[in-house]
Amino acid sequence: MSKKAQVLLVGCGGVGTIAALNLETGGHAAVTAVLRSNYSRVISDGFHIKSCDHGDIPNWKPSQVVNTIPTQSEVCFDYVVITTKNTPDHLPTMADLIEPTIVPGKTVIVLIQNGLNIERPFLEKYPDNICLSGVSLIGSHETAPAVIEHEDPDRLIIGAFQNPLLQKETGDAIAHQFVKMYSGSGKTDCIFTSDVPFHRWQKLVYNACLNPICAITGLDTGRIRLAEDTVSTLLRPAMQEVVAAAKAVGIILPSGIEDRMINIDPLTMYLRPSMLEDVQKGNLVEFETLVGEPLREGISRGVSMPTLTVLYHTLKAMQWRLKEQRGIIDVPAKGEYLKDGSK
Ligand SMILES: NC(=O)C1=CN([C@@H]2O[C@H](COP(=O)(O)OP(=O)(O)OC[C@H]3O[C@@H](n4cnc5c(N)ncnc54)[C@H](OP(=O)(O)O)[C@@H]3O)[C@@H](O)[C@H]2O)C=CC1
Ligand SMILES: CC(C)(CO)C(=O)C(=O)O
Repeated sequence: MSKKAQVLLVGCGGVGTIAALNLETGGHAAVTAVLRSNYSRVISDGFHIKSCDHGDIPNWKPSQVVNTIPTQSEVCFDYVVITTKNTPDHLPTMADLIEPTIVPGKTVIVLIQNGLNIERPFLEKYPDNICLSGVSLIGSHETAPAVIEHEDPDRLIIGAFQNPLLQKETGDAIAHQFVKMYSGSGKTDCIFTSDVPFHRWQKLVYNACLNPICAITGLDTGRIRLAEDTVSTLLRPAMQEVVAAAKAVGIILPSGIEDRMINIDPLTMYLRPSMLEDVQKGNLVEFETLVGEPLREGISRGVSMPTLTVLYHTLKAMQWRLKEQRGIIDVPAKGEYLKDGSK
């Protein structure tokens, strides 16, 4: 890796900014970051990063900061790294947005996002491109525009999503290159996996259950553990349903995984999952990829998933509320006649 790889990174929030920092400080990559709401703040003052891995860094900027996706005739990127929230129920999709920059059969697409089946829209649209999976175990949030508070160390598991048109070895080799590039700074723990589905399902035991329960109740993970019988009546049953769905798909998760995930962070860290942050910021939530997809996988194979079903439909209603708040959907005014003539 002599010449720096050109990386386009879309979504500089909690996860994306630390990913950009790791890639830049590693010395093997030059990052062009596509920003949206924090663009003008970053252009003037840079990011203020408070990181448990990197320390306190005021005024930090990646190599380039832009506010639109560049076209492939402007710059030819080796990698497009996506670290946005994943909300396929809100168009346009990210697979459509990155089209101007993708060179068929060349650009490597890297999804550092939670959830299941997230690669499908990319493999459908770019069948000849390698798509990498990044399962991130970080705790990092944008607490004010361009202020990143990173309190739980960055651990990233990289592998290639299975692409039926490409050899597994080709994807694995590119995944190894990405691990080397991401780990260059020595300040992060980034490892390769040849078993992407296992790691995605294992992380879902946490994300499909704790993220929605915290988002719906407004409680952090420590308070969920303190609150009466919430773990035994809600959290553990939901986790058991995810483990059963994984088994139906052919993935055997380690026994005791539910307890490991419940206790994965110290209780008094009072960790706030990303979905809780989103609801409190009025952002849309990732309910389809975190809850909807594992639910559909399980239900279609005959697994009984009553807890996850209720969580899913509650989140769906919350998403509708969030869309109304953001002006994404129109709601008839009070007393207004509806199209069918009723009020
Ligand atoms: N935060 C965490 O600790 C963890 C998060 N994850 C996962 O990582 C992924 C990223 O999460 P997180 O970092 O928390 O997300 P954030 O909400 O902190 O950041 C997402 C960023 O993407 C930007 N964005 C969204 N759409 C676009 C677009 N079209 N163009 C440019 N920028 C865009 C947002 O901008 P804007 O401000 O304009 O909306 C925001 O800056 C998610 O899948 C999450 O589940 C995984 C592990 C831990
Ligand atoms: C589990 C956790 C908290 C960090 O890895 C996460 O994935 C999230 O906040 O969505």
